[in-house]
Amino acid sequence: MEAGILLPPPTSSSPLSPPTSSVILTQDELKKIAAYKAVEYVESGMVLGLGTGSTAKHAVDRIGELLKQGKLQNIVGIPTSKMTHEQALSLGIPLSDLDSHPVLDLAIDGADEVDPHLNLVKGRGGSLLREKMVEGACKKFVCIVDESKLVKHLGGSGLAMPVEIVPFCWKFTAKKLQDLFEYAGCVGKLRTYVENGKPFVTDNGNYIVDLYFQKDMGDLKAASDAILQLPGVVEHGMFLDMATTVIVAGELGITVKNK
Ligand SMILES: O=C(CO)[C@H](O)[C@H](O)COP(=O)(O)O
Repeated sequence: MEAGILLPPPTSSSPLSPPTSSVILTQDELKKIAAYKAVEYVESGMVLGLGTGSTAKHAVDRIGELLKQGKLQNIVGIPTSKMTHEQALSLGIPLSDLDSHPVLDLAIDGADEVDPHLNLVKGRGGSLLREKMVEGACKKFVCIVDESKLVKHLGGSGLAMPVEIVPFCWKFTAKKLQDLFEYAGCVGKLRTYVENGKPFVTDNGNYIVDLYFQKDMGDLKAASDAILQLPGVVEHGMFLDMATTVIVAGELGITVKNK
């Protein structure tokens, strides 16, 4: 089900006030519009999954703001990364974890790719494991993106599909991953820090191999199963059938896609 809503651009006074002239919105403004729309789904008393990344950051900021204004009360946040944990703490959002709250009402998070069936690629920010754990425990998962994230099929952006692996013999695991998708022209690269070329280390102490596809990987469930069967793999960034709603902000408006 899909609903199109006319999109007013954000201003400093109101993120959703009407346009005064034709304005080209930046990608970050679109992310903020999607994030603010998603926060409309939040109700007092909810246990919330707090996503990671530049889009989710806007949502967490907004939740903090509404709490401060007293417009939301008794929220408990479960962060999906150390970075979001820090952000939420600084905003005074009460925090907990999956051990204490194994069932969440709602999660709001960004994505790197969204396909027409609302399957996602996530984890270019490196937090895919915690995101998958938290969002998998939610009754509703609202994904927020700008329109640049829409793809015909996962991997179709030509950008990274991340896989979290253990550091032990990472080259062995990276080669196995690449070989799995030889038919799709897959190249696997260890993610490194730009500053020093050292391996990027996740919040869980693991490495990430980014897979780049030249062709459609085909059956996503089969691809997911094959990746997860490899020893050394912890989790991958395909979120299949997990998002219940995707909010897409584009130049022409907000589109809300529901499962
Ligand atoms: O999965 C993620 C982090 O692991 C992010 O949600 C994803 O990378 C999108 O990021 P951004 O909102 O900055 O574009």
